[in-house]
Amino acid sequence: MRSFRRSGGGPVGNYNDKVVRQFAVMTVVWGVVGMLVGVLIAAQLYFPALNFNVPWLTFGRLRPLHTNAVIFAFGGCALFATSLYTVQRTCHVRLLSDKLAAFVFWGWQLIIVAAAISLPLGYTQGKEYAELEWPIDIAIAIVWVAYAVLFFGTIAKRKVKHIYVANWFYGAYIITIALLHIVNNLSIPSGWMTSYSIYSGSVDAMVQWWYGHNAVGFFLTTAFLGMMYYFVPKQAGRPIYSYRLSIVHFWALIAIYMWAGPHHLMYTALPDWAQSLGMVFSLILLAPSWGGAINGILTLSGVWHKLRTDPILKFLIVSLSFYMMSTFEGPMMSIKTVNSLSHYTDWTIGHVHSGALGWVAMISIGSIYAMLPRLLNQQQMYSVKLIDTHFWLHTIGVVVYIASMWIAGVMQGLMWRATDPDNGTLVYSFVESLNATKPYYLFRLGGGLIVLSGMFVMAWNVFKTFQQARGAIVAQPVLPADAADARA
Ligand code: HEM
Ligand code: HEM
Ligand SMILES: [Cu+2]
Repeated sequence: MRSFRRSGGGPVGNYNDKVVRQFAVMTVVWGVVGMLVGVLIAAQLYFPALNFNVPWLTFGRLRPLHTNAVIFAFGGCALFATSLYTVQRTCHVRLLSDKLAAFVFWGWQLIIVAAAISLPLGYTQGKEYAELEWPIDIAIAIVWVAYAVLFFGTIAKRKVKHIYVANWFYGAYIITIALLHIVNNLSIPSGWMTSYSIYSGSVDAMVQWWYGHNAVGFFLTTAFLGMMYYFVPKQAGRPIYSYRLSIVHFWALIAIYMWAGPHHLMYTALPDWAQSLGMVFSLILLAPSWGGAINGILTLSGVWHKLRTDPILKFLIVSLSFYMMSTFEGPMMSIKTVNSLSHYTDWTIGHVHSGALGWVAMISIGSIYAMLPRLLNQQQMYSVKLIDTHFWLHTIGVVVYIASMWIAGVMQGLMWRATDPDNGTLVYSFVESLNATKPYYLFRLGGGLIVLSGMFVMAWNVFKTFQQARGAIVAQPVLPADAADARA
């Protein structure tokens, strides 16, 4: 598979793997940092004294630091790394421009650092997942446009007619994130790090959750499906189960995702028809979500036995089962009567992390393990056994995390709505529900610690692989685009 065949005209230069390696390393670094902050805020919910009475260590400031770090730094770097790897391999060309690639890398790291400083200092627009203030938002828009030029410019100069489906998913994500980011962040500056949104009231809420939901839909889902469409077939050594299904999956998913945002605003001042629309589209969303996941899983038809021996494949396939779980749960939570129980509770947090830690983190980790040896001219990672150890630590940690949040969430919802049958008064005070929740926060902290320990195992394995590859890294020649490679 990795042989450098020179038929069909010989090699045309090398791939730009430097930027891919840089983003791959930073994926691991930000993964450790972001999850460390996650563990810290999980600990604070159990031991509030852990904020040490320092304003910038308080839960309210570290929570957005956690979400920004894991989504945009960890997840973002994984997406930059894999998309820039995939687009070169499937288009059989080097990236459009090395300078632009370096600009995207350093620009994104700078933005992450700006976020890591400004969020603990308390600068925020108060919009979830869009907390960063306007100067940083402008920087994000600039780097994002550079990324779009780099990605689509590379596609434009491709050596094959066909555009492999993974690139469709990455492409849709790049376009929609630009749109979402710019529209949701339109604001009037009132100082260097302060501003007012141009929207107000329920319009502001709707724009925010159109953004928030589609950040999940396109950043945390569509883009990672691009990863799935390249790395699952590659690691399984099989073509994608159904190419036709992948096209149907693509159009259905992006057409439906856009309309489901109102499920974040059930029973609010948002017009009732909009809430119902969000619910209906969320229910329909189950079909393309599962269709895509099944397309990935069935790619293993005939090679199921590889799951026994290949821990990378385990990461990829188990991530898809978490994806199916969270995309079943999401539509259920969008049903108004179910949402009236789940909203405001830790059930939502459980749902989030079955998607984020189960799906997003596992597919990223698996893809990085699959890609890194190829970037370093190695047969495999330093230790395949440690990948397996990581797999079990991560899986067990995630299950402990989400199971404790599900139990806590349903319990909270039931306690809050329990009324005395005789006089209609509430049975429990809010504090009673908090006391009942505490043990589950300890379990969640335990699960988080197990996941984090897995990330340290990964960091060690990556470090050793780099050490082992010292001097062996050579630029890989662009493979010629013949019919067999066109679908690689
Ligand atoms: C060691 C792993 C992790 C731990 C211990 C952890 C812990 C936490 C905690 C304690 C919260 C706040 C919950 C609350 O306010 O009640 C949270 C929120 C969140 N985390 Fe994590 N997290 C981890 C990994 C991740 C990863 C990898 C992602 C994404 C890829 C992620 C995405 C989020 C999001 C989106 C929220 C906000 C949820 C909401 O507002 O509903 N987390 N996390
Ligand atoms: C068919 C797919 C999905 C549907 C219909 C869906 C639906 C929902 C619903 C109804 C909520 C709760 C809203 C509330 O009560 O506040 C929610 C929250 C959330 N979901 Fe999903 N979900 C889906 C898939 C996913 C996936 C795959 C992920 C992660 C990769 C994810 C991440 C989140 C996050 C981060 C939140 C919390 C938003 C907040 O901060 O309040 N969802 N989702
Ligand atoms: Cu949503």
